[in-house]
Amino acid sequence: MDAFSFCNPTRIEFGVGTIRKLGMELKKADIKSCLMVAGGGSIKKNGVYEQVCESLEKAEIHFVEGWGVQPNPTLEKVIELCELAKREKVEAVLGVGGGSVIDTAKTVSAGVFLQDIWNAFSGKEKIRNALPVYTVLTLSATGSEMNGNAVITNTKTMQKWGIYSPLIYPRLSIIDPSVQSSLPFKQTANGAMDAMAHILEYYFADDRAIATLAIDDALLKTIVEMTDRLQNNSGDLLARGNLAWCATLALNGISGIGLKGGDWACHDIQHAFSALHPEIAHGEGLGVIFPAWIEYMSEKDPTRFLRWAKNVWDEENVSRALHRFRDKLESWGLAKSLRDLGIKELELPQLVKLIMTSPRIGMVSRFTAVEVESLLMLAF
Ligand SMILES: NC(=O)c1ccc[n+]([C@@H]2O[C@H](COP(=O)([O-])OP(=O)(O)OC[C@H]3O[C@@H](n4cnc5c(N)ncnc54)[C@H](O)[C@@H]3O)[C@@H](O)[C@H]2O)c1
Repeated sequence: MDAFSFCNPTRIEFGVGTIRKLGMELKKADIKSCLMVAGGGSIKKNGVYEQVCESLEKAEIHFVEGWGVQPNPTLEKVIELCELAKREKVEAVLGVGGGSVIDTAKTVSAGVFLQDIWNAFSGKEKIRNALPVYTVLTLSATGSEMNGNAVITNTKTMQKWGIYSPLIYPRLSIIDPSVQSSLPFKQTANGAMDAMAHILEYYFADDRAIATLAIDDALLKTIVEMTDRLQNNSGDLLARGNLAWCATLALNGISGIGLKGGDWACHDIQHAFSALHPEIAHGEGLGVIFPAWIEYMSEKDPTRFLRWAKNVWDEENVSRALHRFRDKLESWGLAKSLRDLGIKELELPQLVKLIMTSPRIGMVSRFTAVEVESLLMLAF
């Protein structure tokens, strides 16, 4: 196992009823005001908004509200919320929602200190300062509640790119799994696929991190099991809680220790799908491209995928495991192909071009434009 450095500074408050702790936690940190970042209003329907307001008011935390973050969040919204945060001189940013809201909150926390936050995405400028970030998670998928990443779409350039900074890890994230019972099953399944993809991006990178891979095997199997249970009963709180914790562990550093930083080709490719078609949910796009990537890569080197076939799917043969994986995603109602996602064949050249604007596609196995095209054809 290679040398590694690991630190995760986010504190998690997990469990039913934990949202009430929010206000006091900000108060303890001597924070008197915050910008609450939110999406389209699902938190008003499931009681999360009331719980957040009640907790902040009780602790006498002044808060301003920044609504309207859409799935696949945009730079325009980040800029608008940075202006609001600066005008109101808030001391912290609170994201209440799923990954889109939390990524926006993190980007705003750094954006208030930069002339042009997109420079941090394009690598022209470093994040040197950020307001403290707090989150109340309403959808388990991205792991954003416990990592230093954020992904934002620049609608002018059509680029959906990410940042990483140790400064934007949330100080505290509250995960109350009961608030996720209001999710349609499709969103739950998209989230499960996203969490599996985070693990798989690391999983095939190196076979010497045996302890990490054993954790990853267990996480992958548990995600499938819990999602199946939730398909039968969306109110299954035990499954909801375990799926939530798996998704957090899938991208908080633990699942990738000793795995060379992972590959991430599928994520970069999927980001281009959602940049071109904002209606494509991140997890669903990954559910199309990841099986295709495994098929493409395993034709060259099947041995690399044997552990996954055996330990996760109980199959000796990679193509049978891949079949089981695809069947499972289909049974959850996810798209099977780029065509199912609504992508047209004539858009493929534009997609390849967009994908290749990333500095690299794949870390462990670098993809050329021709290989990306072949992969997209396989996924079509
Ligand atoms: N920062 C990271 O580490 C990271 C990792 C992976 C993906 N991402 C990014 O995160 C975004 C996706 O986030 P996501 O998958 O969490 O989805 P999301 O935040 O886009 O939310 C999807 C939908 O679910 C709704 N929703 C959320 N919680 C709900 C609830 N409890 N009940 C009913 N509806 C609810 C939202 O309103 C929204 O319409 C993408 O932009 C993706 O690129 C970030």
